[in-house]
Amino acid sequence: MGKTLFDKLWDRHVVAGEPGEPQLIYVDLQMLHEVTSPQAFEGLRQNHRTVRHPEKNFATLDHNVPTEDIFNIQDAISRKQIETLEANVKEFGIHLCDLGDKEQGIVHVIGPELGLTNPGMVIVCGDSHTATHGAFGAMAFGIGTSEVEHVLATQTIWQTKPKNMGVHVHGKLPKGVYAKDVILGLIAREGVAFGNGYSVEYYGETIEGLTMEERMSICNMTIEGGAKYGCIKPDQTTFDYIKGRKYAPEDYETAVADWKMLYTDSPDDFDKIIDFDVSDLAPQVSWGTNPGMTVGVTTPFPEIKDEDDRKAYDYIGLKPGQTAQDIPVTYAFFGSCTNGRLSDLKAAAKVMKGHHIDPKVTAWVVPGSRQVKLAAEELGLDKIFTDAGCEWREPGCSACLAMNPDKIPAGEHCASTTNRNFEGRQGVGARTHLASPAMVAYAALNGHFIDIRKVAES
Ligand SMILES: CC(C)[C@H](C(=O)O)[C@@H](O)C(=O)O
Ligand code: SF4
Repeated sequence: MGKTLFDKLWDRHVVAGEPGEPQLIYVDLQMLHEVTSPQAFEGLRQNHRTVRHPEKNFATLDHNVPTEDIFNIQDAISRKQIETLEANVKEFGIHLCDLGDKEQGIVHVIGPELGLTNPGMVIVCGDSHTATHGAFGAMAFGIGTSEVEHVLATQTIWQTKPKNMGVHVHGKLPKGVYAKDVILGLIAREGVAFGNGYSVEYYGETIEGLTMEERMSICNMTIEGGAKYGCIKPDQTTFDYIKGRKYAPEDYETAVADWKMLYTDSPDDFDKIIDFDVSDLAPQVSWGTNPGMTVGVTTPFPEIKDEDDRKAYDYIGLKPGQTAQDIPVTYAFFGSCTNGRLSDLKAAAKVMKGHHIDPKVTAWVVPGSRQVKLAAEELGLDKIFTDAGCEWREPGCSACLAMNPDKIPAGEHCASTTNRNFEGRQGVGARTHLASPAMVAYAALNGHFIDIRKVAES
């Protein structure tokens, strides 16, 4: 019996404990943000403990950051969380990408962007979308605040090893269909719990042909399918992405030689395999209140099967039999750790160029990090967006979860490049429809979703 990529990552990091029981795992990098760290630092103080390896912890501000004027934090709770992290990192000697810093941004955007995220690492963060970093062949997972404290104090964490699942993704992506549609389509078909108890590895020709940013979008949403670990085998695309980044390993060649050992020996080593052919996949749009409530853009919304469906339809104000083209879109949101990277903004800008959004639509473009923002401005994307009638904002999580002032009003339908469409996620009563950046861009122009396979160039 060989080993999967995940087995190899696990075995490299076990410090103590027996197989089959919780084992103590060494953590190479902990990322921190202002929402899930305050009690962890407070716990350290109360127990008179220090941070074991401050240099293996890296903090940023993202969830609460205002995107119009980032220094003008109106909300008292937001301000408290931000100031608390600023004080904590000072006290414990941890690096922080502070408001306005050129490296500040969403935690899962800046890790890869700065070269902190490398293959072979164990990366944790008090945030459920940490599997994003698994796109590099890392074991990356979200943890709770008490675990954040444990990692700060010991640089280790207790974990029970999950089973291994392989998701074999093959076929050529049709025109107008993107990585976001792959993960939405997979969750729509398999449900929001298919990954419970598993670590998921995405593999196959489709995955191999994706850029790192596309791979990140897929791993990012693994948690929406019930698994907290998602990963992809590192390859030349991965190595090229990391090269030259600020925190990339100094001895890059030695690192690459080691990273090349990180692969699944044989698909037979997975406990379970899911086959996903994308050659007929349609652009996806969520109609309901969890990411599994998603259909192809021309597919009628499903009949009501249970109480969950009934509640979802009540909340979202739509009916079975309608399609995404019937959704009256009045807000569009471009951003988040799923689709707030440069390639995502490029895809949206390509659609917007020379056009104007529907007069009923308010559109916010929120880059995932300041580096993304600056790179986009260098390409003139900001101008394309503002000429099209969108608002160009400061980097942060923003309307992905509406902890800052960017909230969608009750009853309004928002076409969104984010990852969660839960009740109230983008504001009390707000109705979220998840889709790819190109789909959201066309929805903003038209005031409803359209079948972009008919108009997209690639
Ligand atoms: C605030 C944070 C704990 C949360 C998460 O864990 O994912 C947030 O990032 C989200 O996307 O809902
Ligand atoms: S962008 Fe959204 S999903 Fe990502 S960390 Fe922020 S709130 Fe969570």
